[in-house]
Amino acid sequence: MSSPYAKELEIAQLAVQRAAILTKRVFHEKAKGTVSKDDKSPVTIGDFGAQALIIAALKANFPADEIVAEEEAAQLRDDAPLRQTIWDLVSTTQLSDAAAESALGGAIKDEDEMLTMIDHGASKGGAKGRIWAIDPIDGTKGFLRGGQYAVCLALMVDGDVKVGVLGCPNLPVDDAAPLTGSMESGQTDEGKGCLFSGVLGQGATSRPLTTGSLAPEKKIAMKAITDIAAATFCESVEAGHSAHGDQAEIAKKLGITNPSVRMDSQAKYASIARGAGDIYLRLPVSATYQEKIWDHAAGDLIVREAGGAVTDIHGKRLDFSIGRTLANNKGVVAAPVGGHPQVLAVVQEVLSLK
Ligand SMILES: Nc1ncnc2c1ncn2[C@@H]1O[C@H](COP(=O)(O)O)[C@@H](O)[C@H]1OP(=O)(O)O
Ligand SMILES: [Mg+2]
Ligand SMILES: [Mg+2]
Ligand SMILES: [Mg+2]
Repeated sequence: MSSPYAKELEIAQLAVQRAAILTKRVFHEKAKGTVSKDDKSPVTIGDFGAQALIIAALKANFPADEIVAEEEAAQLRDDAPLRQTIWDLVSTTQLSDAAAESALGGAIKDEDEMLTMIDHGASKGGAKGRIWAIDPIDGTKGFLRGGQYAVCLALMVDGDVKVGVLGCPNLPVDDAAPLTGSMESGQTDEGKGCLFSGVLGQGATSRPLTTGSLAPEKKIAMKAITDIAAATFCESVEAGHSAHGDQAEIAKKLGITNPSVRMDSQAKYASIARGAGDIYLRLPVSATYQEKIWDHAAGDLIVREAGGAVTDIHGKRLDFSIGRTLANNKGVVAAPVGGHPQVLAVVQEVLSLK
């Protein structure tokens, strides 16, 4: 008998792999087609195209499942040139392996169906049933500058994350490669591109990102912390996304002297899960911002399955069961299980929560 969620994992990995072909094409071949969303954050033709391709694969294989995805098609409905550019990409992006491509259920028919697919991601989320969370490009700013970004997909069942997949086209294939935040454009793709997965109770893996069928996988595990002062911690590039000042103070109190590694996207979760870094701190900068479930679901599971603990600043597990945002949580503290209590204590001390 196959393991629980074997089919979901297989489809999710192939869908992320196919979407990453599209995002890489956008990066290398095209003007990125950047437009601004209502909240002023950037979105590119890559974000829309990748979301359409992932949702098409999910709809073909799991038609009854709900989907929470970051983007919506409204902007494309009244912008024919933008829509056409995205359709050109979506209609010509396939996995090079015919069996893998056919497992994803075949091509999207036309532009209209593409818009419909994008809008299938409008579920409100919640605590009941099977719900996928998609961030087609997480770290759009990193993507645009040739830094880190991630194609993110997770399956929640009754509010609990069961399967998580992160495609990180700009992370090194080598799990042991030293962590650097800056992998700027102009460098080649050689040795880069990693697909991370986790299934609840089954551990976490990494494998090279390919353009066809899945490459062989390796188990990944966080580094056990023996001396927290020797740890490396990761944080956002954007000072507006997490509190760099508080994070620096926490690191200092923990005796950490290594400079923080700044990178965009859930590549931070993947990097600590594979033991390339140790701690991910995301302390709130604003009293009102609610983290989105698609920015955390896959990374949270992959880190926990690799031997980590992930909580908010109050020490609560991230709660994916209440809608499209993590409305019951503030910030993120991710560290190896053995070191997490010590890190959390200092987080709370610095934020005066105790
Ligand atoms: N004020 C904010 N605080 C925390 N995260 C934010 C904030 N605004 C946007 N984000 C989201 O943080 C994620 C990137 O995190 P990081 O900086 O760690 O790479 C993005 O998904 C981004 O959303 P968006 O996709 O809308 O830009
Ligand atoms: Mg965005
Ligand atoms: Mg995101
Ligand atoms: Mg995004």
